Amino acid sequence: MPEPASSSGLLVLLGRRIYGVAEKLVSETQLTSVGLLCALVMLLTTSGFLYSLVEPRRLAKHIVLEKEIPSARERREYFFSQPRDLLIKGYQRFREEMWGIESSAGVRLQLPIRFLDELKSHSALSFEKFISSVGMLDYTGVGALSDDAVHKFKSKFNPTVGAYVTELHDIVKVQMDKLFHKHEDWTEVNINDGIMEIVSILSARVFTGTEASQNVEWLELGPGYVTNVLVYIEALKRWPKVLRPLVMFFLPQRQLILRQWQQAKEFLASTIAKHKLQQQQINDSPSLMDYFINDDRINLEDMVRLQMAIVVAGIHTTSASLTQLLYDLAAYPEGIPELREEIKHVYEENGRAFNKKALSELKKLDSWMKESQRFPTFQHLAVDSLTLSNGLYIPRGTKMELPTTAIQVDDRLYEKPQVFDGLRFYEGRHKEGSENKHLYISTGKLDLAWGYGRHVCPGRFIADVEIKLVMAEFLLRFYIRNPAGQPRHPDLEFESNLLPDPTKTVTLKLAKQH
Ligand code: HEM
Repeated sequence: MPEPASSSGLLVLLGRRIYGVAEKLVSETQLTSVGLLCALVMLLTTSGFLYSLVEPRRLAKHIVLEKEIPSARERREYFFSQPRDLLIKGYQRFREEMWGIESSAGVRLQLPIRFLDELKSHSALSFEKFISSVGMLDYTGVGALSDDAVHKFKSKFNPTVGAYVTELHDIVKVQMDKLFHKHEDWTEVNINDGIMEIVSILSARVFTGTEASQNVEWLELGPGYVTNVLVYIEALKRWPKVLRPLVMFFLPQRQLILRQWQQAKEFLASTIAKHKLQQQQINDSPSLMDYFINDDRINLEDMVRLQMAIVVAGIHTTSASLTQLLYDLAAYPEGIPELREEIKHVYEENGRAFNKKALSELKKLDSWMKESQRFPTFQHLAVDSLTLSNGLYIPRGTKMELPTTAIQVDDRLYEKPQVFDGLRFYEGRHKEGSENKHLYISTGKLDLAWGYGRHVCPGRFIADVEIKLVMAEFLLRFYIRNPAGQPRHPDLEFESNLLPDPTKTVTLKLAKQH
């Protein structure tokens, strides 16, 4: 069956491993004193914590598996370790109704797809606040991009994406030589770090500038910061909100995060100063950051926040999608010759180079990318109360989601949804009137991987370029397949996150030189 790529994925990236580390960290601190526990019990009963557990529960007409698994704790554990199975069970049973999943953060409301249109741009719902709440912005500095930043991203940066193709292709070629050895015979390789490194360099180039993309410390800082933040969040989450401002001082991750934040500030301060000086002479395409450096409303702290938001929103998502696609190709290698043929043809026809138009001609690759990328999206927080068209009142603070993972395998919407079919969307485009439909970057009710409505992912155009360049170069150089006898690598599942397992390997062999 097709394996979904990672979730929109914004924060919980290292799954169980991090959860385990966090558990250890908390248990090693001195916080479990009787005094604190008593305070905790009192505060739980007087704070809004109980409300958040009870209120969404009342709204959900059904709680999935409530009858089958009587213990709420066990239901939460089920969701923690087998979210996809639970989402599919709930969706198949309650498809048209509002239903709930019990999670460590209370009940998460699952929306039927029919509410999508009325909610897609609703002013009472916020994607930014959802991410800020998941990322514990006040403690970690990690949140979403502000509306203003997203506006600049769409209006200034996105129209220039085509101008990066040649430069990014050169980076991919150099990095591919460095990171993936030219094995003459089939050799088992872990591709995760290599893919993450290439994506980090490409992202640093387009979002921060050429110098950043060549600075090893900077390249490690963003992903390192996010990893520490994840552990810090898991540790903080074990305490009720009102105690967290006190508890944080005892958590070892905090010092690390403060130090990394300071390093990021210093690096950006010097980079911004250089960019300002050279602004008249910059020959290559500006980075996203260049559109912000002359804005007086944005200070250095905002710049660090912006860069960290980009790391969270852009690097892990893109590298997870690439890894998932390579895992799919390794599991279904019979599709590779056709893809390689297409890539070679387009490359040769275009004078042995790629540009934006050439990338758009990689139609079979585009279809494989789309088939490989299925994951949950549309997660929003009600920042104000609202009433749905069916009269249901949603109070402020409710987390609402669309069970996309389950929708993507609904056989009323997709033919044989359980079968991985790399050319599914390529074939679909041959139907009359569908020539330009279901592209990798398309958005719509059947194209939910990038979200839907006002907050649909603005990074999809650059992600499309990066993924196509890396895949084209990879497939021109290598044959790939799974180690003998291994099926498609299963994902790591963790609440609503589905991630490629970074411990898995594939086997590679050098293809004939192109
Ligand atoms: C394959 C890679 C990527 C995937 C799968 C992905 C997926 C998503 C999804 C599902 C959303 C939520 C949309 C909604 O709820 O309606 C989103 C939002 C967003 N993404 Fe991406 N994304 C990817 C790459 C990127 C990149 C490279 C960037 C660049 C920084 C980026 C920046 C953003 C931003 C800024 C938002 C929030 C938009 C807003 O608040 O209006 N994404 N992305």
